[in-house]
Amino acid sequence: MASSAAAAAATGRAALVKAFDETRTGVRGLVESGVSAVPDIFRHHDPYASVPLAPPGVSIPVVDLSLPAPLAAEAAAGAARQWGFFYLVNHHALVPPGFTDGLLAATRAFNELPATERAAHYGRSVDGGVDYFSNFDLYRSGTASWRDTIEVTFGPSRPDTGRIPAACRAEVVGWDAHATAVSRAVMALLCEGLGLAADALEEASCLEGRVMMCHYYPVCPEPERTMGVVPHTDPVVLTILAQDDVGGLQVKHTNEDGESYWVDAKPVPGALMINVGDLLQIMSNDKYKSVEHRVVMNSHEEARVSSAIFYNPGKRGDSVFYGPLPELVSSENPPKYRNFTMPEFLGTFFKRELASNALIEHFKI
Ligand SMILES: O=C(O)CCC(=O)C(=O)O
Ligand SMILES: [Fe+2]
Repeated sequence: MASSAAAAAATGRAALVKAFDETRTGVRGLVESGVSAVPDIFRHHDPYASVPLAPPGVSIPVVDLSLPAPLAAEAAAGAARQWGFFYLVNHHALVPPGFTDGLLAATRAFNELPATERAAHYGRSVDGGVDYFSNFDLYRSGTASWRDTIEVTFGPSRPDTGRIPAACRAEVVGWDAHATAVSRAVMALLCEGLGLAADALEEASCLEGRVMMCHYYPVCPEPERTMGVVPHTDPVVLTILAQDDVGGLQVKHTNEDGESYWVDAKPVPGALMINVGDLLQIMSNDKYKSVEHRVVMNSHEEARVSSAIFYNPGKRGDSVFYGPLPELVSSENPPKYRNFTMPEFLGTFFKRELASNALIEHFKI
């Protein structure tokens, strides 16, 4: 009896998910249609209960790219070890002033176009590496989240940039180039912090696999009932995130006494957020940490916009293996993970829902 009731509920949910996806206008479309409550498929069971918020005064470290390289490397490595996250400031030699504001404004402009114009772009895994959808894991997660996304895969295959919505095309293409310059600089610091050659990650093709996700978190009628992004770690080497001034990103931090709490990644004008992904934790043999983060809904009457660019190795052949870097392992410091190919790594990620944090465990020895 119970199992047939559960099966009926799952079928009912699947039909609701499909009907939502077929509107082709995302969560923003629900808001435009005037929903006054969060629909069932977006309702998370007590989404904010798991871990307390940080006490006042706890904040994510800052790395100043204008410091002499050894000092910047020390700061980046310290943050990557203890937090897995840091703000990057003074990167203006690499990113024109105001560039990310323009990117975020253009992303907002696309998401606020009339529904029929957005719907023309809606789709998942469309040829050409450019998609617009709500929840990349909509059909395999237990609960959907309150966000819409434009996703562009910049590498290892080049996208058909003509498919990027015109409202944000120039900004998205430009950000790929600027963010990659930032990523090259940050990877060099993180390599130096491990005692590796500055170009070790670049040589391992870690700047070549690039996916940009421009997120739009619509205003929510019941912000306490849903999430923008559920707690997760990023299945990548490195993430670079630009966010607008609304806020909502939180990072899970465990202090020296073993207490964990969520720390607000408050928007800092002109700063980028950088975070270590699962693959860098593995390659560094646990020297650097890939930590959980999430996006909570805000109760402001304002949508939030962010743009994340994810870096992964571009070399994806079946005979190219990734795992702890040989320079970092020894008989005293044995590898904590086995080696794997990128198809195995990404295939494992895409079989799971975002909220399951077992990706790293899967490769642990
Ligand atoms: O929008 C944000 O601040 C974070 C998004 C995120 O964590 C992700 O796309 O992996
Ligand atoms: Fe993330």
